[in-house]
Amino acid sequence: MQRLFPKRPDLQLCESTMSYYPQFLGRKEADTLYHVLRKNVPWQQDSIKIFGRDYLQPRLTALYGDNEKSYSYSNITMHPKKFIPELLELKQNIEEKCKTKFTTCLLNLYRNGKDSNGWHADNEKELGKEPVIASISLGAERFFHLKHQEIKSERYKLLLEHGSLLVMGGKTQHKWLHQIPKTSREVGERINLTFRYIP
Ligand SMILES: O=C(O)CCC(=O)C(=O)O
Ligand SMILES: [Fe+2]
Repeated sequence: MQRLFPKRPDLQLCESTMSYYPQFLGRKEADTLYHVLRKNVPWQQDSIKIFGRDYLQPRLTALYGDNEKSYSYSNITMHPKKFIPELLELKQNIEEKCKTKFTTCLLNLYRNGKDSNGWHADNEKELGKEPVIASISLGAERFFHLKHQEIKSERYKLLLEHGSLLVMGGKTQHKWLHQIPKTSREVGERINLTFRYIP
């Protein structure tokens, strides 16, 4: 798997529009946000059904939104909580950067290297065609893997740093899969926020 070394925001993958901003948030801002979210978000661990059996998700999650629309994936339906001021401010900041609106934020808490997020695309119907998804990383650095759904040689990994912003758009969710794999390295907690538009 080839490592992406993003010198410019645009990652230049085929059939994908993706940009990476390593220091989107300043160090202090990122530290503060991490601690606020770690402490104040009602983190929950849901079960997912795989081939008819229930498994606990290997991470904790939460959902915030500015509408009442629920969000479903992997047989889980999540109901959004009202945005807290810190998340609203971040949302506005990212909307300016991406020049697009978001309604919803899905949060993930990876407690250690055993927590993960398996291969998937964020292609649920309610996200629409060619969705823009903006992803903020806080805390421990973890690798983000990408693979093209048809072209087997197209596989990459990107280290997601504390305070970074990754923006996925264009055909990314239709042509590629992504994951946060488990790691045997000693890693601390990581929080990820993905902003989405659900009309
Ligand atoms: O934790 C990450 O960086 C990715 C999260 C993700 O892909 C998702 O929640 O859909
Ligand atoms: Fe995803």
